[in-house]
Amino acid sequence: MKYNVPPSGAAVGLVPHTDKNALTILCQNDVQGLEIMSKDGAWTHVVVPPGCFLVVVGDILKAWSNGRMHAVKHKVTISGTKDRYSCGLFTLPKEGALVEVPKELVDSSHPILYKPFSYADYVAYFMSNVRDDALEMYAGVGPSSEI
Ligand SMILES: O=C(O)CCC(=O)C(=O)O
Ligand SMILES: [Fe+2]
Repeated sequence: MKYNVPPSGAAVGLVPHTDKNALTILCQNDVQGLEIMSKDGAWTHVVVPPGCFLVVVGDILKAWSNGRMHAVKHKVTISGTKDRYSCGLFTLPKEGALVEVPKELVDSSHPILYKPFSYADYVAYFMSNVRDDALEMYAGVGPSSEI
């Protein structure tokens, strides 16, 4: 991805989101800009050292791990005088595979949080219902789910 130097001041490069895939590996040039949201809602800049990769848990891994792994909300803000480049490797479930919480991750202190679903169906749902809580609405077990 290329993020051009904003004409003036700072600009939004990428709006806040969680990744919809399983796991993302990011690398970037020396222009920082990624911010992550803590669980209490505060935004923090992530400083990625040169030559390092950043690994981001997506919605699929969150669901598959029965919520043990946190799909962090993140965004990109651009400022300064140099274009920002980033490159992402987005891993996805195999075509047709069901994302299903393994029984080993469910017990009385960890009730099941997600119904089995396919990645393609989830992405299709998200495309027509772009919202922060898409995973909970689509696959969540409980009162907030839609289907
Ligand atoms: O450019 C970045 O560092 C982040 C990109 C990103 O979050 C995404 O493509 O989902
Ligand atoms: Fe992302």
